[in-house]
Amino acid sequence: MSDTILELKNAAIFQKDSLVLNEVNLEVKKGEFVYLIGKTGSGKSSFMKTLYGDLPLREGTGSIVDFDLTKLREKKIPFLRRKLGIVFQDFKLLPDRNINNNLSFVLRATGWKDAQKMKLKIEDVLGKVGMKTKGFKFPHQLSGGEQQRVAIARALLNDPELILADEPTGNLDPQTSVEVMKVLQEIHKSGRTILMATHDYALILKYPSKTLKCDGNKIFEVVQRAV
Ligand SMILES: Nc1ncnc2c1ncn2[C@@H]1O[C@H](COP(=O)(O)OP(=O)(O)OP(=O)(O)O)[C@@H](O)[C@H]1O
Repeated sequence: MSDTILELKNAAIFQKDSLVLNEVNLEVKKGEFVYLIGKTGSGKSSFMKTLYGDLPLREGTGSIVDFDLTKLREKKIPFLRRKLGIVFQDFKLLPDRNINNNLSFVLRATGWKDAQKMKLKIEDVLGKVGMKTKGFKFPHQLSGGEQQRVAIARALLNDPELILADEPTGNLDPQTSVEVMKVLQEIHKSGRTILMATHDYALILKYPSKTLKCDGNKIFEVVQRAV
């Protein structure tokens, strides 16, 4: 089995008729932690959206967790998303139910039926993000950092092959950002592959890793200088 999780060749990404990124060639291998950086409007979110099937790939080729992005039909998108863990800047927890029920909602929606297995899985993922005792709380009873940890737990529910995190620390203060980043680092150390879009250069310096940059309609790898 190939250890390539994501590969794009000569891909172009559009928002409506405007070209956002062109000649995108990149590969992410199993077990890597990759940052995606770039100024506001440079195309990070458009790139992420293409990867989880929210924007069609109209030019070039692309494969992600064994799905062909050029042939991705609407009805296949839920199956792609089950193999991805997606984390957003604004957490996207359901406000009308507690954390346990936020997580069981996702499990049921993705085909889980056995109540005991669901309970164990929820305990497992909440444990991984240090939130095991908070399952009874509602989202509004948690801090931003805690909500993001729950969102990361939710992303882990179906053992994703790749975690896509789009500015996961964008709404958090610097100290909370480091705490959330530590959780992502732990998850990475346990063998997961992570692609994280970020503006937060302080985090990149603290946790250096392979870095791709969006600039001038291109994506290229940048070499980090030691500080
Ligand atoms: N829904 C949309 N319709 C049309 N154009 C869009 C849409 N979303 C984004 N764009 C345009 O696509 C370009 C890239 O935007 P994108 O959101 O991907 O950038 P970004 O790097 O993620 O920015 P930020 O860091 O602010 O989130 C911008 O010029 C933006 O105006």
